[in-house]
Amino acid sequence: MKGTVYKSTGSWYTVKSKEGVFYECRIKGKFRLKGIKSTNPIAVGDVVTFDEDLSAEAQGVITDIQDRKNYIIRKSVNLSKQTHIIAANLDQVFLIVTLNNPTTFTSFIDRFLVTAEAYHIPAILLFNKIDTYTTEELNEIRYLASLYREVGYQCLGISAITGKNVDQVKEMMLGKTSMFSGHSGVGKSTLVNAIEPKLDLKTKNISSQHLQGQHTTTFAEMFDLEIDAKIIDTPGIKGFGIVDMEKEEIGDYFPEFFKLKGECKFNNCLHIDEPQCAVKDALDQDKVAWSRYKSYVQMIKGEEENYRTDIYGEK
Ligand SMILES: Nc1nc2c(ncn2[C@@H]2O[C@H](COP(=O)(O)OP(=O)(O)OP(=O)(O)O)[C@@H](O)[C@H]2O)c(=O)[nH]1
Ligand SMILES: [Zn+2]
Repeated sequence: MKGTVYKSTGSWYTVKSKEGVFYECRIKGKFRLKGIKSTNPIAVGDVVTFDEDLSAEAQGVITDIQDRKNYIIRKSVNLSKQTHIIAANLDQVFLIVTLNNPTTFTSFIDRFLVTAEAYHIPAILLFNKIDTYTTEELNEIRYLASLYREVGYQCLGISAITGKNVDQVKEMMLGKTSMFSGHSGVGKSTLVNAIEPKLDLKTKNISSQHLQGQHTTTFAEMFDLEIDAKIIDTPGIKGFGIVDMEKEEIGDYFPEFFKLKGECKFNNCLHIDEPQCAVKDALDQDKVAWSRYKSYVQMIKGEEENYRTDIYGEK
């Protein structure tokens, strides 16, 4: 049978069959993944083949895993250098942004978007709490939205509290598996509640504890919503994981830079000190946003650690 993994708790996997029946499954044999040393061979979102265990009720054995279209990972904090696959096969990720309370800096947004690009996961920006902003702040949101739209990202102003534009978010979620990310306090739980009041995600309780430096024993979980949509909740992780990137590839994850790259004199141009650089020319002509370029330079010049750390790590 074929099914999708909704939850994994170490050795057991909850798999929903095509017919909509949940099975508790174990793994048979070893699953080796090309290039990643992972602590978990199968993750939430994986599409698997399993055999029903006829001697037990609603149990099975996973025998095969379908190629993933993408996955997000987390590096273990210890020295083993192992990675943990948080979730697989995401259709999109929503980054919830607030101007203040809490402040979301463009450097954070850009880092997040770069990670999404590297993971090949479409990202959408939701500017939340628009019920609280002054005219001036709303103008700033408009400016940011136009900036990111220009780059190619969908942007939407919402209020999880008043329900403004929440229907549009629901519409974007139809038929897809989504994840919500953003700093603590931007309104992730409130938004998910506005979308599906009956769903009581764990995100909130867990994130209020201090998980720093601790090995979290919480696991990602997938939920079917009443509308035809799925969400993946990652309690205690909240993040989007990390990607190892080489300096040379960071620019490729800024879509507006990538488009210009062919016009740079050097085909390995880092858009920093090189002559006849199309990105710097565009910057001079205000065709590329300074905030984006600044984030890029920070990522390039930053310590290795800076662009390799979990973007959700508080330190
Ligand atoms: N005015 C206003 N307040 C909001 C809105 N969305 C969320 N809030 C408030 O912001 C606070 C934080 O919201 P949460 O939904 O708990 O934020 P979160 O992102 O889930 O936070 P963590 O669980 O810490 O990750 C709560 O007091 C919400 O009531 C909004 O659209 N407008
Ligand atoms: Zn260049």
